[in-house]
Amino acid sequence: MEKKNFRPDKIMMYFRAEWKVLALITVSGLIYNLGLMAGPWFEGKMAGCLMQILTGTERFPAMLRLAPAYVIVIGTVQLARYIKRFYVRRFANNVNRRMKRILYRTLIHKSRVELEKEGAGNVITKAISDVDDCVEGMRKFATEIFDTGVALFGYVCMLLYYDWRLALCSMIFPPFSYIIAEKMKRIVQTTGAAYKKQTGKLNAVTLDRITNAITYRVFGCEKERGENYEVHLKEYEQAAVKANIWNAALPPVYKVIAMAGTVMILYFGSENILGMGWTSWDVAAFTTFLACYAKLSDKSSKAAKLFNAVHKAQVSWKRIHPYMERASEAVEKDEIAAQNENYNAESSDKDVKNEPGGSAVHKSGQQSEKNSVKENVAVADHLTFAYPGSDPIFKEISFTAKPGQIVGITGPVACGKSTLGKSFLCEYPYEGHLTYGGRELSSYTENERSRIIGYLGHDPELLGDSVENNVLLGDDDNVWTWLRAVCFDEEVREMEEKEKTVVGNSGVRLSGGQAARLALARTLCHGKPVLVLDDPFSALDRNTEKQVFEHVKELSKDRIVFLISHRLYLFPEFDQVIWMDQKMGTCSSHERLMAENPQYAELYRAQVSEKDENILSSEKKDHPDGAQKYEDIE
Ligand SMILES: Nc1ncnc2c1ncn2[C@@H]1O[C@H](COP(=O)(O)OP(=O)(O)OP(=O)(O)O)[C@@H](O)[C@H]1O
Repeated sequence: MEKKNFRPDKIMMYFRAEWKVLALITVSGLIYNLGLMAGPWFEGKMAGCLMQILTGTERFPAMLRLAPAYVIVIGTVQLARYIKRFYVRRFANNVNRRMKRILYRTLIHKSRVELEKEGAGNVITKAISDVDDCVEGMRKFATEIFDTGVALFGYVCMLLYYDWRLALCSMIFPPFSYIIAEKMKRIVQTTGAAYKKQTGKLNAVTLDRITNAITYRVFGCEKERGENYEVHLKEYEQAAVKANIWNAALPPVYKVIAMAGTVMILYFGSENILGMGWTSWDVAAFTTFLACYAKLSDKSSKAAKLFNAVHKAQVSWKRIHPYMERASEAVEKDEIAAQNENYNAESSDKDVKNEPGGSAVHKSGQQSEKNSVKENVAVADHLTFAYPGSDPIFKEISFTAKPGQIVGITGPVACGKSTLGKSFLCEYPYEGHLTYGGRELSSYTENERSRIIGYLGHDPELLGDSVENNVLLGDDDNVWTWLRAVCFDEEVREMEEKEKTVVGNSGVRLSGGQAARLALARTLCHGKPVLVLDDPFSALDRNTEKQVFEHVKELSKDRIVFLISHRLYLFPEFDQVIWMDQKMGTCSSHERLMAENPQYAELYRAQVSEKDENILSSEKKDHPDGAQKYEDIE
């Protein structure tokens, strides 16, 4: 769980959340980089000491004191380096995990409409590679701020100490390389972004080829799709080559520019040795100056590389930022909702306390009874829906559904049955009202709404995992309860690996009816107060449909079930029926619709024979609460 005040859309939050790790990096980084300066100092001391021992002005024990100190310092420096590297990695891993977790959660709650619009491939690319690039930039920043920043500062001080004028002249070149790197960043950014875009497109095309492989084969479109794939592959390769060339070619350019100062040092340094320059130098001073400058320019080129990494990270962060913003909004809305809940709880407590004696209990009891009734009711009031840029699919539909009720939705082909079901997901805005618990569904956060609405669409959306995992999704439960509920237990028992049988990508190893029942088992297992089931029995035979329906009914005594179907065979058992036609919706009972709506009556009679009707009515008499109780089966 993220901390409450963590805002996923603020990059500084990720640094702040890792402050302990960053503190360790700072301490170990300073020890390492400042320790690096101590190395040459010790080496000079030891060289001097050796000279003095050879000339007889110093004794050998002096060297015995210096040498172990040198070893200890170098050991400490290397240990600090190891600690720094370890914690920089840990920092990067923690941020990576945190970002991916937030992004994953946001993607999970993204509506199918958005996923389809952006292309699932693109979304996957964003989720994986953008977070990786962004964190890599942050990691390089955390590393180089010490390895480059602190080290550069040390070298600059040394150069200024030896000859400040020559130092200033030669040090013009490294900043010049930064400026070039800054100017060139645009091309690195543009080619990098184009590369990612192509990666996303290629992923989407690959996914499309895999998902629709059979359709393309059956309709002879394989060649055409193959050619289309090749076009995308070629574009991807070109974008990759371009991005990699710019990425790899620029650092050596920065290095050459930064090293140009050596020409100046060779000229003015030799003047210094000859006693004709700004300072008087011996060969050792010249060598030290030149070596320091070489290290400085090398570090400068790393700084330029760091710029590129940070810019790349900025591009990636920009791409994932909308998702992080959405995660922040969700946190905010959830917090406000929690505050409101607390406030309501507190005020109802106050109501109880303020009322004298038993009447307080009575009032509170009445209130909670009222609330609980309102809390669990789904109401549509003049609900109108239109897809963006289109005419309304349906207008002014009104109904009220209470827990325990099953509401059938039916009507002619393409009259908007599925659209009415999908309205509960609030993927698009609607007009009028659609409320649950007295509150507009569209005003709930996505997290809250997903706790209220259970939706099973036409596509079973099965995972390429075992039967058990497809149903439980990692929850600790008995999978057989749910398999039995959808009459799928016996078939699974006959499978070679039983509930551990892997169903293949999107359930390819299952028949249509098996896939539909498995998806229904998952929906029932993760039951929500409102279930919207879009044609869940279309792939089942009538007998199985009847049995599964009885179990759904039995398991949904405290839920509202909206059941969309073309088949009216079970409709007499439903509490309400919404008949949709000509953009209008009539909510009534089966009996009234039979009497008042000739179209409905005709459709029903065309599907159900007189014999069936007799069986149904006798079953209804025998089992007014359902033909066969779920407990009986257990
Ligand atoms: N995403 C969409 N964007 C625009 N129009 C859509 C979209 N989805 C569906 N429609 C249109 O909405 C209308 C109703 O479609 P819907 O799927 O809700 O009908 P239905 O009654 O469930 O159909 P069926 O009987 O075939 O199951 C159709 O004319 C369809 O073209």
